[in-house]
Amino acid sequence: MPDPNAVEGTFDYIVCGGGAAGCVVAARLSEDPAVSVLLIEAGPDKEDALIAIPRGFAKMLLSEARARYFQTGPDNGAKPGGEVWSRGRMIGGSSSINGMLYFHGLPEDYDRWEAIGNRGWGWPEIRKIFREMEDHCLGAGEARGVGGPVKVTINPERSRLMHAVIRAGRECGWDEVADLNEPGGDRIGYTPFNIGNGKRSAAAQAFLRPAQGRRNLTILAETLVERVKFENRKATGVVVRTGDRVRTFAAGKEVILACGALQTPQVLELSGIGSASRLANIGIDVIQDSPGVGENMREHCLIIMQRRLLKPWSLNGQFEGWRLAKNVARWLAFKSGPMAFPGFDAAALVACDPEATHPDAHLIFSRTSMDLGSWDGWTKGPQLERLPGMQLMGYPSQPQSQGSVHARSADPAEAPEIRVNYLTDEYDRRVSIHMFRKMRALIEHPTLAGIVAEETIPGKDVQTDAEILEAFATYSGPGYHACGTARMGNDAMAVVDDRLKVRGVDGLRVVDISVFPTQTSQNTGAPAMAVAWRASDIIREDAVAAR
Ligand SMILES: Cc1cc2nc3c(=O)[nH]c(=O)nc-3n(C[C@H](O)[C@H](O)[C@H](O)COP(=O)(O)OP(=O)(O)OC[C@H]3O[C@@H](n4cnc5c(N)ncnc54)[C@H](O)[C@@H]3O)c2cc1C
Repeated sequence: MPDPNAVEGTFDYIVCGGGAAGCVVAARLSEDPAVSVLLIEAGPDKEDALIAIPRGFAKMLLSEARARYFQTGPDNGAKPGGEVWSRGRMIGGSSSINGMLYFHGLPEDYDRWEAIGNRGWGWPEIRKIFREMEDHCLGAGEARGVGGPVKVTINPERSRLMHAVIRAGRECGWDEVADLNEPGGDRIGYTPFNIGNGKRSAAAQAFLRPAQGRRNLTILAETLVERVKFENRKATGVVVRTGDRVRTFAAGKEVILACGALQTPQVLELSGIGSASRLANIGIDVIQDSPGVGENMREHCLIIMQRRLLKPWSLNGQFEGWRLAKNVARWLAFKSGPMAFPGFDAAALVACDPEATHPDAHLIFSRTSMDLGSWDGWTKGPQLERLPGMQLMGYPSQPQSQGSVHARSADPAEAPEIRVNYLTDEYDRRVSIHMFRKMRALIEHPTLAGIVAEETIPGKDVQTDAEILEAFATYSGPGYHACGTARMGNDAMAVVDDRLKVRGVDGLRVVDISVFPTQTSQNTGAPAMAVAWRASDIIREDAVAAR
């Protein structure tokens, strides 16, 4: 019987979690051949057609081989009974199953982080990173780059329906823009995606795959990090499980957590870092009393609206039978057509709250609609309608409602307890109501008469503020952007400092979206990679300073 305490290997850096952040950090740290890096990922290490093909993302949400499902709730929010959330569980993590919408967030998001005391996290620094990270189809711009590892494409499908929706947006006073990520006011345009040549270009494909031949980078897949080991409050390694085998690896320099916002807090708690009373309840010895671990969770609460179309301009029907076969063949031959993009044709960033000074909601438009009969939340395999339909989705960008995620027990395999608390904050309810009315005003604009017909979800009976909020209970879901559960800052509830070091101990950092103090205003995939990029710069700077 092997001794589980025997150290199996020593690496300078051990990166726990091979998702969006983990891939970026492992790839960038291993650029220096003088350091050794071990990347540990709970899921498999594979790259297949379903990951590459953008429309494949809808299928991957249902793939237990690539995703892990988390039951949320109960809680006091808009969905008190909870819902099922999926997360990528493979190399690339959620960035390998996500919808590839590529949004920076707003400059104000990062400036807010800096303003509350996080030095070096303002827009000027983060903008530089986006410019270095990207290879953008529109060429270089104020916040765009060329020649970087992440390929960014503006949706090339110019459809008649989206043309009409964008025209309606213009008539509502929004600017039609070529690049929604360029800073500005209310705006509408075709969606940017991290897709290149019709294929996904996310953290695994852009960062890890090109690095994985390096002799100083070891990837250990299908292995769960159970806890961080400490000696005299310094992280010295990790205890992991591969199948039935418990193993220990030592870190010469640092342990780096990148298990995502749902699982990083769990690993911290099981390692003895968390609220002392909470840890006592689950029988974990306290290394550092850190009451903010697992708190401050922010998630976008996304509502869906569906409309019947009077024209056959929907993509419903393109993903079954001979049409599916034709579309797959087209993608295989030319990397184009409905399989070459994930289906969120156009988007808008608009101010909804009367007091807003910049866009406070993110709207997304799609040429598909779901069959109501199959509706049981996003992750349960909704089918597309047979009749032509379209969807509008929207969420307030800066949710103030806060949820939490905590280990239920000392068992690392047990899923954590997640309380979402959607719309418990008055601000979120107010913006959600204004946003809902704005979505309706857009889609009922006279310019769309003759194209768009009745609302099938949530329906014309939803009119008053109370009815709108009630509709959120049925027709809302996660943006899939939960973050902030090990937030950066310098107050008593902050878990990491602005160098991303876990406060109160040595040799341990968090680099994933757990560290976001507040949400970024749209999807979190691009910000996750940018934050991890900055994290690797910080780690390298600190290593030089320590010499
Ligand atoms: C269904 C879905 C759709 C999304 N759509 C979009 C989109 O269209 N655009 C966008 O920008 N963003 C999108 N996102 C969000 C984006 O993918 C995430 O913000 C981003 O991936 C977060 O990066 P992360 O590194 O924090 O976590 P993840 O990418 O989730 O990575 C965490 C990794 O850690 C591993 N892990 C966890 N615990 C352990 C452990 N104990 N030991 C070892 N490994 C562990 C996991 O298996 C996973 O691989 C979506 C997310 C989901 C889930």
